[in-house]
Amino acid sequence: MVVLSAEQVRAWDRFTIEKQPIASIDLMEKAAMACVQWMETNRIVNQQQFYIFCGKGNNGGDGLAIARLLQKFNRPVDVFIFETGQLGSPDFQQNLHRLHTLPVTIHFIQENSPLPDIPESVLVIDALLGTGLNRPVEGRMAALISHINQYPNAVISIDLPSGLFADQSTLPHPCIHASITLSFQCFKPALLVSENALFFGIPVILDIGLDQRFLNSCTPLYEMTDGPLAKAILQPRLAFSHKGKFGHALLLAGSPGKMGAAVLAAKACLRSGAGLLTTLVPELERMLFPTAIPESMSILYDNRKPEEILSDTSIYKTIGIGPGLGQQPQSRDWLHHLLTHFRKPMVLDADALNLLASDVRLLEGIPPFSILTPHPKEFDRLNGTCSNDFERLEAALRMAIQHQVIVVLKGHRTFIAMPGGRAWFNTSGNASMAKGGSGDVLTGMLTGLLARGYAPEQAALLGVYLHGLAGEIASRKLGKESVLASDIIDSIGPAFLELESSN
Ligand SMILES: NC(=O)C1=CN([C@@H]2O[C@H](COP(=O)(O)OP(=O)(O)OC[C@H]3O[C@@H](n4cnc5c(N)ncnc54)[C@H](O)[C@@H]3O)[C@@H](O)[C@H]2O)[C@@H](O)CC1
Ligand SMILES: Nc1ncnc2c1ncn2[C@@H]1O[C@H](COP(=O)(O)OP(=O)(O)O)[C@@H](O)[C@H]1O
Ligand SMILES: [K+]
Repeated sequence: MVVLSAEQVRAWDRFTIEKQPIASIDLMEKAAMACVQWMETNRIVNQQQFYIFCGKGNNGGDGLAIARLLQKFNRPVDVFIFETGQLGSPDFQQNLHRLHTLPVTIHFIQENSPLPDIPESVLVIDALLGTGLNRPVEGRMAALISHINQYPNAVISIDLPSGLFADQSTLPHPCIHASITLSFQCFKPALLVSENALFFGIPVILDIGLDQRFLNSCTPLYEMTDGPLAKAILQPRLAFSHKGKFGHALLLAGSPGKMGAAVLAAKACLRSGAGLLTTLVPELERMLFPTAIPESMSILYDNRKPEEILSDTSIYKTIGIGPGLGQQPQSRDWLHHLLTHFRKPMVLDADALNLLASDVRLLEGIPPFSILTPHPKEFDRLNGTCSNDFERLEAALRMAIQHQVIVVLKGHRTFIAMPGGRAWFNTSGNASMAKGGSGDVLTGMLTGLLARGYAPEQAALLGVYLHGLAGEIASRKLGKESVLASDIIDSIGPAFLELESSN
């Protein structure tokens, strides 16, 4: 699925109207029908009374069409039109006309009229402003939005919560707090970033039949991963293969007191298909590590210089560096040593990124097509502080292009920025994964997939998607509160199986 800007969505509407062709008013009808159908399917039309707040643009036109279509459910519908003193858009006016003969109460919110109380039984439909928003909401409209927000009633926003900019930060301006947002045809970036979660609630994308040919000539702002994309990347494990065919990974992770991170990453690496794994283990931890994961070989390291311990890295297909590593001078020396001597794509996470942040010249030395997996704080340390999520997405893409690396900016909708300038939001995963250790598992998986022979961009897309899917599978069994990082590892196999058998 594509993620488009407000301008691109408007162009898609125009393209459909011209090329299908379809009259603009009929497209609005399709949009309203899709909303009402969704409400019917989800039993929202039962036992409710509706207050529909409408602006005078096409978003308000959607609201008026929805008011008419809701008539078949015999529920009381009140429409509140936010009066601007101007004529509404032609489709707004036509829908207002169509409503006049029906038993819908229409109120006009004038400059000085009191704002309506919203009784408990009311479901609010917000059709004040959509993609036509061209300035922050203020004045009377801001007062109406805060008025609606102060009630605990459920709010369904049409297309976008009113006041939300589709493709730039809305903070600190007023915006409707929707419970559900029914948006049309595709995601807009604003529905994918954490800073807007309170505004859009649960986002639902409804197909309103916009003409698919538009996408042949449109470069989407961003894209979204899904099962078919991940499945298309999967490679079979051939019958006559042997461990040497699936790559030897090296892992530099863990430090005294934080060896759990290394164990998690190591297990996840092998569960993702790597043929062989060697882990660099601090001498102090020589007893624990092999017991925790006998499948990994170990190289013990002490205070000697890294080159005295590991002079030849050429046998390794890739290296994963960072989980639980700590930022002591010894870790810095190892990172420096590996960055200097190993020139194939690697995975850098956690303390490897923190060490890079303290010496950004090291960034220049990262092998091209390496995968960096920062969470937002790690990213800001590396890049400099971003004042909002949109700035961070753009900065991640700039970093990917400038340094020719893949930046996996982790979160609920992990953002995968590619060196060529394309970027994906991931769609799998859930809040069960918001627990220490989940990121270590991702590092291990990405390292395993690179070792296994996947090209770096494919490894990033497949790894992030599978990691989320494994989290979902674990939470189906255990519930979202109780999933541990180890449970995500246990579900990597089932995630592969589920992906392989999906349509
Ligand atoms: N044919 C189409 O183009 C379709 C449009 N659709 C709906 O149309 C919407 C877009 O409609 P419009 O382009 O008319 O735009 P909107 O209805 O979102 O808003 C337009 C009006 O709001 C004013 N406005 C902008 N920012 C404001 C602010 N901060 N405070 C107060 N007023 C402000 C504008 O000056 C304009 O008069 C979509 O979000 C969607 O809901 C759907 O019906 C699908 C088909
Ligand atoms: N609410 C969520 N929804 C989906 N995925 C999540 C959520 N919270 C965390 N994750 C995933 O879990 C991982 C957490 O990584 P990170 O923040 O580095 O934590 P850790 O401390 O476990 O290393 C990331 O891959 C992230 O995408
Ligand atoms: K709206």
